[in-house]
Amino acid sequence: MFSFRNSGGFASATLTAMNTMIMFNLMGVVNQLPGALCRLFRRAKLWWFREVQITIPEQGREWHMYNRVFSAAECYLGAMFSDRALRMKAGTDRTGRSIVLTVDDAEEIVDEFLPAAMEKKEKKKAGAIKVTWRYHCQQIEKGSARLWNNEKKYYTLTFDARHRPEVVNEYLEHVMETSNAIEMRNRQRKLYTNSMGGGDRLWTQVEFKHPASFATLAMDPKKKQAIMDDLETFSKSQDYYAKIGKAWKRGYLLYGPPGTGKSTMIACMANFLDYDVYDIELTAIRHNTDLRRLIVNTTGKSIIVIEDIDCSLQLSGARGEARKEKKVKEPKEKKAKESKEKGESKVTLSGLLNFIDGLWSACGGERLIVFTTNHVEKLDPALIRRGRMDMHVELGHCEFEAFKVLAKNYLEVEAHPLFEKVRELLAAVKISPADVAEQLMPKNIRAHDKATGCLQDLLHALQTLLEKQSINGI
Ligand SMILES: Nc1ncnc2c1ncn2[C@@H]1O[C@H](COP(=O)(O)OP(=O)(O)OP(=O)(O)O)[C@@H](O)[C@H]1O
Ligand SMILES: [Mg+2]
Repeated sequence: MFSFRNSGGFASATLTAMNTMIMFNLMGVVNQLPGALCRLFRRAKLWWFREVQITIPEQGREWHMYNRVFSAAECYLGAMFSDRALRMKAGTDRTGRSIVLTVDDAEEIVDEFLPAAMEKKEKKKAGAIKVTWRYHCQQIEKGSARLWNNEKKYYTLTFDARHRPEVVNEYLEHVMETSNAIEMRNRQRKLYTNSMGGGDRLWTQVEFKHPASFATLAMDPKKKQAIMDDLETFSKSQDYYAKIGKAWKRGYLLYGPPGTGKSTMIACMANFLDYDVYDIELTAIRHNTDLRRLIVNTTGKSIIVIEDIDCSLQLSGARGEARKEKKVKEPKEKKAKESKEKGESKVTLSGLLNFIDGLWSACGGERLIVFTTNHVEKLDPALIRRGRMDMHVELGHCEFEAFKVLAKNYLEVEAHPLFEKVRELLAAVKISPADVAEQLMPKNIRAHDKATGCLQDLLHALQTLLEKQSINGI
């Protein structure tokens, strides 16, 4: 059979021509050739080296859709090769704030990977599989209806034909997974709420930017570590939940007096797990079906929060009735009662229980449900039983260990001669971390020794509180 490679002089002439072309290619000369010549060279190269080429256009199959593989390739190459590629393009991300580097036109990138299916020995022998990425941007004549602009952008991925299964089945999957992970890391987290009158939209969203972290949360260090461990275990237990047949969600009940850090802890959790937050205002929901609609429209990797659950609705049956008769109402309770009386909300306890463990609450997966309350004793036991609210976390008055965290945050001091006196008084006085934090805020920016001044203020406040509490017999 006739074959170019075995045809003597002609073959060697072709070989020489190809080698010359490769040399030119290496020198970057081919990139400078006119478009048609450049394409001809690449086709010849594919044929000569038995290469396969996959084209990844920017535009998806539907004219109005973006091709996810194209954006994944853009993200992957930008992240993996921004320190190696010689020509890059700088732009901003969707928020317009962070700089994103992408590979420039005419830049060729060689990536390597080891397919998982290969035996270890084989891998050693064969080495890594090489693939070549290239970005193309062609100017198109005006008037083409199928194009968004006058440029046709696409990537080509070229590799040896022998590695087709590995590249198609594994490498492209790896590119998609890596880019998803990068996007997840860089994404802007959102705070959603149902109470801001977002028109037809169920949820109104704003960017979630809360600086709280577990490092700055003042509470017993062992308790804090246990919560962090629990959260981490939860976030890595997808397979386990699937194995035991449970929806991948976890309920947290945070309870304690005002100003002890319940809302702050929710922000810490969201930052720790990199989750979005859905803050549900129950009094703004008219019916159980509306609550269901809201829940179905939440996404995974999120925390669904209902603050002050005891005041949001009259959920505690007989105890709720008793509360109605109290003459003096706390402001939160009063507000909730007023909205209830106006007939604004008809969400019931059973509606709420369905929200926690109903079938539809499992949609999406990986969700925390967090309730907060100042009065845990007023809640219906059915609402907070284990299995619904898996973790009950009490946030209490400020103790010395918690104070030390606050002193470090606010004053940048880890030890001070006045600490001993603070320790003594904190053991005798009930004060919230919010009140301690208030005393530790520097009041005079020009003061020479801010720490001593603030600690003296705190001691004075503690002393006054001690006297008040001993008069009232607290
Ligand atoms: N444990 C804490 N660690 C660090 N800061 C705290 C802590 N508790 C309270 N603070 C500070 O006090 C402020 C009020 O705290 P937060 O809103 O979290 O209290 P809360 O328990 O949610 O109160 P409420 O029951 O009234 O809703 C916070 O902005 C934070 O600065
Ligand atoms: Mg709060």
